[in-house]
Amino acid sequence: MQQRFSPKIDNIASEKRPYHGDDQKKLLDTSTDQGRRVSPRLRNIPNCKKPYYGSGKKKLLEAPKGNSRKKNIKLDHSIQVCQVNMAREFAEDESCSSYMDMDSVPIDNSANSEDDHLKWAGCSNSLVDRLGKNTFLKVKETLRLLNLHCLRIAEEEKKRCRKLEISDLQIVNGSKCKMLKEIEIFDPDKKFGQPPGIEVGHQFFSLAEMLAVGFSGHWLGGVDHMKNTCSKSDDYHGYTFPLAVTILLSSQHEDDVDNSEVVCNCPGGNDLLGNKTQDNDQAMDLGNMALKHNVDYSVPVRVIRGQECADAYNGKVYIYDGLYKVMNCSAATNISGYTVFKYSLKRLKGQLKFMSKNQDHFIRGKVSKDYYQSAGLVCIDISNGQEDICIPATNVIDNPPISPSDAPGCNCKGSCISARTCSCALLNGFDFPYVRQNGGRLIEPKDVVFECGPRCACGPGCVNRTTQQGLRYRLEVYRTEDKGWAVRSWDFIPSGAPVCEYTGVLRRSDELDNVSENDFIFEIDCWQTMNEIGGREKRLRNVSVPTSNLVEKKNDKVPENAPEFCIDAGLYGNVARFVNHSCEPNLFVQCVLSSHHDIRLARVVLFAADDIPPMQELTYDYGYKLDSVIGPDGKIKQMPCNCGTADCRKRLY
Ligand SMILES: C[S@@+](CC[C@H](N)C(=O)[O-])C[C@H]1O[C@@H](n2cnc3c(N)ncnc32)[C@H](O)[C@@H]1O
Repeated sequence: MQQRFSPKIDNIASEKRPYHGDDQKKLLDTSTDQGRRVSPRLRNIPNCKKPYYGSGKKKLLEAPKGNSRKKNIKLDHSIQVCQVNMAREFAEDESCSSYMDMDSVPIDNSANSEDDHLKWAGCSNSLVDRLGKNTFLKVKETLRLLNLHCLRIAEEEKKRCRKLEISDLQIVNGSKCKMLKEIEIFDPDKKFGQPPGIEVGHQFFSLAEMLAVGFSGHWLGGVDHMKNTCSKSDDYHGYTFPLAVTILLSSQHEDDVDNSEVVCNCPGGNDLLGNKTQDNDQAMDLGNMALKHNVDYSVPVRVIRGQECADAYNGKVYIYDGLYKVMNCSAATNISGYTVFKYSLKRLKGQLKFMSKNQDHFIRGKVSKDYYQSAGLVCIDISNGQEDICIPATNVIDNPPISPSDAPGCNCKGSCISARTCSCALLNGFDFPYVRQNGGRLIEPKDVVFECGPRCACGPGCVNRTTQQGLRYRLEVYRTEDKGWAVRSWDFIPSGAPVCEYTGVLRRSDELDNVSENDFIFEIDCWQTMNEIGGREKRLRNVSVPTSNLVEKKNDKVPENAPEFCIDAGLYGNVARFVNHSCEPNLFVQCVLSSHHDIRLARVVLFAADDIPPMQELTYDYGYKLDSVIGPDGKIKQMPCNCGTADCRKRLY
C-alpha cells in the first residue's frame, strides 16, 4: 500500500461530503504555517458544539431589528399586475401563462380541456402588485405580524403551548376573532387560481395564517368556497355559485385515495382538525355543491395538504400543493355504508416543482422514518452524536452520492461469530479479518477490510466493527526538532490494533490540481493497491469485492491509474494528520469499508504494524515515488527525509 501526499490545494469551497469516516470528533483547525506555530486548537471545539441557541423551538418574541415592527401595516389589497417569472423552474417543461383572475378567464365547460393547464396553473403568481411591492414580502410581513400577536397573547396568558381553538382563528358569524381584528388581512378578496405571494410548498402553521394572508377562510368540511353573493359581482358573471377555491386534504377520510398527482377525495366527514365526524349520508350541498360546480365550469381548486407537526398550534402544518383540476364527481357508498361524493383531482401541469424529491415526499405524506432510505444519504449524523438530534447529510447532486444502502448488512444477532453464516465474513474471504483480543486486532494487512455497517443486525460491540469504536489509546501530539509536529502514544499498542482513522474533507482529486501546497492530502488508492499499480505491494486479496464497485471511470479528467478521491486534512482533520513518514514505520495503512462498498471512497485507518511501546513516535510510509511530486511551477519537488532509520531512503519524494 502506498500513500501519496501531493502538493495540492487547501480550499474547501466545494465539499462533497462534510465529514469523512466515523472518527470525526476531533477536528483540529491547523495553520498552514506548519513547523512553527501549528497547534491543535481543541479549545475551539466547545464553541462549535452548539452553534444554535436553546432547543431550536424557541420563537422570537419580537421581530428582528431592521424589520418592520409596525402594528397595523396597511397592505394594498389589489394585486392585479401579472409578472411572469420566466426564470422559474416548471414541472414537465410546459409553457405557461401568468396568473389569471376570474375576470380574465373565459368560461370553459369542457372539463377535460388540456388548455386548463395553460389557463390556470402556468406561472407562479404575481411577484409585484401595481405599486411595485413584492407580494411575497407582504405575505411574510403579514405572517410575522400574526405570529407576533400570537406570541404576545400566549405570553399574556402564560399558556404558550396551549392549543388554539378553531374559534380563536376563524371568522365566526361574520366577526373576526380578536387576533385577526388587529391584523389587516392581506388580499382579502377571494380569487381563483394561484394565490398572490404564496408559492407551491408554502407551509402554513395554522388556519389563522391562511386567513391572514387571504388564502382561505370559509371552510365547509375541508372546502373553502365562494358563496352565492359573489355571483352579483360583474367579475363572476356566468358562473353558478358556490365554487370551491381551496380543498384541504388530510388523508383522513376512510375512502380517500392519494396518488400525489391524482387524488380521489370525499369532502366532509372530517372537521378541520381531521377528526372523523361522518355519521350520516352526505348531501349534495355546501362543499360538495361547490366542488361539483368546479367540475362543471372547469375551475381548478387550490390544494392544501395537512401534515402532522407536533409544534404547530393544532398539531398540523398545512402545505400548499398547487392547483388541481376537479375531474369528476360521483356518488358512492363508503365502507361504513353512508353515501359520499367522490371527486378525482388532477394536478395541473406547468406549476412549480417542489424543491426536491424529498420535499415532495414530505409534502405528500410519504416522509420516510428510516434514515437509510433518504435519497443520496451521505452521513446519518454529521454531528456524530454531538447534537441531541441527528443531522443527516444528503447529496443527490454529485455523482456518486454515497449511500449506505449500497452495503447490505448481515443478519447476525449481537456479535458476528460464525464466519459461515455472516455475510460480512463472506466478503472478507469467508473469515473475519479481526481477532477479538485487546478489543479487536487485525490479523494481517488486506486489500480492503469489510466491516459490519449500519444495515447489519449485529450490535456496536461486534468484533467486525473494530475501527468504529473511536480512539483507544492516549495519543500525544508533540514537537520534533526536524519534522514539525509528530504523534506518540502514552499506552502500549499491540500489533494489529487500530490507532486512528485519517479524516478530513473528502474531495475529488482533480479539484486539487494546480493550486498551492497542502501536505495533508491522502489519496484513497484502494483500487490501485488491489491492482498493484505504481509499484504498490501485493496484499492479501479478498475474494468478493463486487466488480461494479471496483472501478467505474466516472471522471475523464482523472487518469485511470490515479485515485479519484482523496481526503484533505489541510483545514479539517484529526490526529492522523500529524503522523509523520518513516522509511521503517510502525504503522500501516488499511482501507476499510463499513457503511458502503465503494472502494473509491474507502475509509483510511492506521493500524499498528508492531507491538509499539509507549512514547515511541508513530509513523507510516507515505509511499511517495521519488520525483513524482511536481510543484506549481511545473518543476519536480524534493523533500529530504528525516526519519533517521537505518534504511532511510533519504528523501520523502
Ligand atoms: C502530514 S504532515 C505530518 C505532520 C507535520 N509534521 C506537521 O507538523 O504538521 C506531513 C509533513 O510533515 C513533514 N514530515 C513528515 N515526515 C517527515 C520526515 N520523515 N522527514 C521530514 N519531514 C517530514 C513534512 O513536512 C511533510 O510534508
